[in-house]
Amino acid sequence: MSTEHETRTWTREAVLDAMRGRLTVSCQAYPGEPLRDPRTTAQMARAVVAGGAVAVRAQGLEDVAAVVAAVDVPVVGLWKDGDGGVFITPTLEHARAVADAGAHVVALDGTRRPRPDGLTLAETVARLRETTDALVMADCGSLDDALAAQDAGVDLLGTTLAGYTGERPKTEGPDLELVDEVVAACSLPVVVEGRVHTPAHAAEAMARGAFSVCVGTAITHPTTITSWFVGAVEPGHR
Ligand SMILES: CC(=O)N[C@H](C=O)[C@@H](O)[C@H](O)[C@H](O)COP(=O)(O)O
Repeated sequence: MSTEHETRTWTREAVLDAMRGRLTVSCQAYPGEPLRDPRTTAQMARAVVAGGAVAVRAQGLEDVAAVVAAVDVPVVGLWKDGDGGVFITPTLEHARAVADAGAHVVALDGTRRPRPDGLTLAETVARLRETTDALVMADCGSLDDALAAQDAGVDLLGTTLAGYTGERPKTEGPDLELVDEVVAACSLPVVVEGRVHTPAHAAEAMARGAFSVCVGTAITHPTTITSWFVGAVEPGHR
């Protein structure tokens, strides 16, 4: 895809300034899905930026590069490998590749679980910083994850994995109890992400001290949104 804007250099401070107090949107389609195409992801990114998103989160190296080329906002990149255990940018190699694809923020697994390459999160962050200025966002599943990730030297904490690691219940909306705990105990910016399904959820997250709110499914995953409506129209539908 051709670059449709002047490629801008985002300093770390400019990325944080852009995200502070505003909406990030995650544009992801999953393997085998009809919208799974980097060009489609880039178009989706342009659509959400037109609606006011100030940062875009994207998954996969091709999608990250396509989104960086398509929009003039910071891109939070990740590389999902597998779907169980540590799968969000699980190793240093994955993280370096995401940064090389142009991500301004590298989102990675920020849990305390062993990483497939045997590095600690602190080692991963330190070695990543040797080759990139990209910010590092730790996708956490609990308060203990967030505290450990903060000690490991990341720049941003995300509640992304709350409800997906066994440490927290999978709440109907965002895990606001965890948001309260992390905001109270940590000094780093907290991105509230995961099951933010309504504008009211997003407002509540901001009221509780979120640095930014990241919405994925409710804005960019029409298959799931459709299923919500199908469930309402046909209550017995499975
Ligand atoms: C747990 C996991 O794999 N989360 C992923 C992380 O990138 C995505 O599948 C989510 O869509 C994203 O976090 C946004 O959350 P929601 O789609 O709930 O608004």
